[in-house]
Parts: sequence; structure tokens; C-alpha cells
Amino acid sequence: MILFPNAKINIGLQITEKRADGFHNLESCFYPIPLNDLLEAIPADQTSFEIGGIDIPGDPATNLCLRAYELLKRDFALPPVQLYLYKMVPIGAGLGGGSADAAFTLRLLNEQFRLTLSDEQLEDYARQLGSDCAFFIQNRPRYCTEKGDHFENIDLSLSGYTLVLIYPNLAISTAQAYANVRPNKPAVSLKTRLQAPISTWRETVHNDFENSLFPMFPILNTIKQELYQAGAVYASMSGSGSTIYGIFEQKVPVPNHFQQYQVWQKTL
Ligand SMILES: C[C@@](CO)(OP(=O)(O)O)[C@H](O)COP(=O)(O)OP(=O)(O)OC[C@H]1O[C@@H](n2ccc(N)nc2=O)[C@H](O)[C@@H]1O
Ligand SMILES: Nc1ncnc2c1ncn2[C@@H]1O[C@H](COP(=O)(O)OP(=O)(O)O)[C@@H](O)[C@H]1O
Repeated sequence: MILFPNAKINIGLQITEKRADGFHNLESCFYPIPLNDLLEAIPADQTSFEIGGIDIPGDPATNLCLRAYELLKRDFALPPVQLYLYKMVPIGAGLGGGSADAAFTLRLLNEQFRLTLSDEQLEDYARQLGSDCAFFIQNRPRYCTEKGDHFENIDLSLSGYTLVLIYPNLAISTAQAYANVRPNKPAVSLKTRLQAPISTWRETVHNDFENSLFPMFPILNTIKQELYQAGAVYASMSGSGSTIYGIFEQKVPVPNHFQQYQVWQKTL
């Protein structure tokens, strides 16, 4: 069986407090986007894991796909599988690629071996693998709270808009990004501000990681401002970076100087 784990962007990200467990509570809209890896599982005599495409730093034995397989194997008599991941979503990009791979591995094994786990049960497993992972079980625009692993419905669609992603060939560690933030509780909730027209978001919808990461990596803010100059209705960093995205009302010629980066554009 083959599935195509997709990336996400964060539309607004407020880090509201540091928790007793060392993690942070946040508020954000997670929005799935059609930028995908490829994940395949084939029953085999022995479990194995192979990666193609973009290099993933770290020991493949600790890859989130294998960790997802091992997590389910504790509770179910899973047969050995040959897992293959073709990686296309940039790493350390704030696009949740690793989390999507983990969640899609759970989904794939659930279907392929008819484990009959509900979405809620899959989300409980996914939470054990990473804060972002549970989102990718239902994989639709959600307003996320707590560690980013609790969900409320939100009426928000970017359908018809063109999304441009710029990955400036720079991987940012999520843990390090969190270490530099100063949590604060906003007077007006992000959810309320997201319900206003997109044209208002430039003034009202912010990603808190930008405050600490833009001074460290000025190129990120330069790219964001250039997306506005190119006509974006809204531009922001996604998650803990480093991808900067712009939302446009139509397809845009990508400025020449962006060619040194990885650029992705799609009408949603
Ligand atoms: C920042 C966000 C926003 O969507 O996404 P990315 O930019 O990574 O895609 C997420 O909160 C990233 O979630 P995820 O990448 O799953 O993080 P985890 O593996 O659970 O945690 C990595 C590290 O980040 C910190 N962390 C993560 C989530 C959270 N709510 N509070 C935290 O403090 C912790 O230091 C933790 O050790
Ligand atoms: N399947 C995977 N794809 C990407 N990264 C993975 C995967 N499994 C584990 N990782 C680890 O997760 C980290 C990056 O996670 P990723 O999801 O790419 O970034 P982000 O959290 O910024 O969205 C890297 O340290 C990488 O080694």
C-alpha cells in the first residue's frame, strides 16, 4: 500500500505558556497543503526501512516511520514489513514533514492490517510520537491548542488562493526555536482574528517564532517582505521555520533572486 504524507503550514502561531512538562501551550491554525512525501509498506520476511529523496539527518533506526511501526507493534501482532519513504518535504522547515510521515505510517498500518483503530485511537498513538503528529490523522484545517495536539473546528479555506513557499536552504531545530520564545497570552484570541477577511491578517495574525528567529536569521524577514512586495495578501513564517509562505490572489511570477532557494507554488 502507498500513501502520500502531506505537509502543513501554520496560519498564526501564538505561544501562550510554558507547561510544567517543559513543552509549550500554543494556539495555531494548522492547514494541510499538497506537498507530499511517498510512503510504502509491503509485507516481508523481515522488517526493513529504506529512504530515498532528500537526506534525513540522524540514524534511520530512529526515523519517525519506524517508531510509529514499533509503537503499534507493542499492542498488535503486526507482521514484518518493508517500509519505503521517498522524502520530498524539506527538513527542519516548519512544514511538519516528519510528523506527517509518522501519522501516515499509523494510518497505513491500520488500513493494511485491518487494525480497525478509530481516528481518536490513532490520534492517541500519534501524540506519543510528537506534538504535531495527531493533526495529520484527520488532516483537515483545524484550530490547534495545548501542545498543538488538541483540535477545534475552524471555518477557514484558502481554496482558489495561490500559495508560494520559499525554503531558504536552512534547517531550524524546533527544540531550539522553542528555547528562545517568550510566551504570552494575547488579549484577543487568534481564532477570532482568523475569522476576519484575509486582507486584515497582515496586521493581526502573527507567528511568535518570528520575534526570536528573524533577528538571528535576517534573510527570513527579507523573504517575507519580498513576498509582500510581490503582491501577497498575507505572508508569514510557518511553524518554527524556516519556510516563509505567501498567500496570493493569483499565480505570481517568482522574483529571480528567489531562484537560489527552493520555491514551490500551487493554486489551492
Ligand atoms: C513548532 C510546531 C508548530 O506547529 O511545528 P514545526 O515548526 O516543528 O513543524 C510544533 O509545535 C512542533 O511540533 P513537533 O515538531 O511535533 O515537536 P515535538 O517533536 O513534539 O517536540 C520537539 C521539541 O519542541 C519543543 N516543543 C514542541 C511542541 C510544543 N508544543 N512545545 C515545545 O516546547 C520541545 O522542546 C520538544 O522537545
Ligand atoms: N520521516 C522523517 N522526515 C523528516 N524528519 C524526520 C523524520 N523522522 C525523523 N525526523 C527528524 O525530525 C527532525 C525534522 O523534522 P521535520 O518534520 O522535517 O521538521 P519541522 O519540525 O520543522 O517541520 C529532524 O531532526 C529529523 O532527523
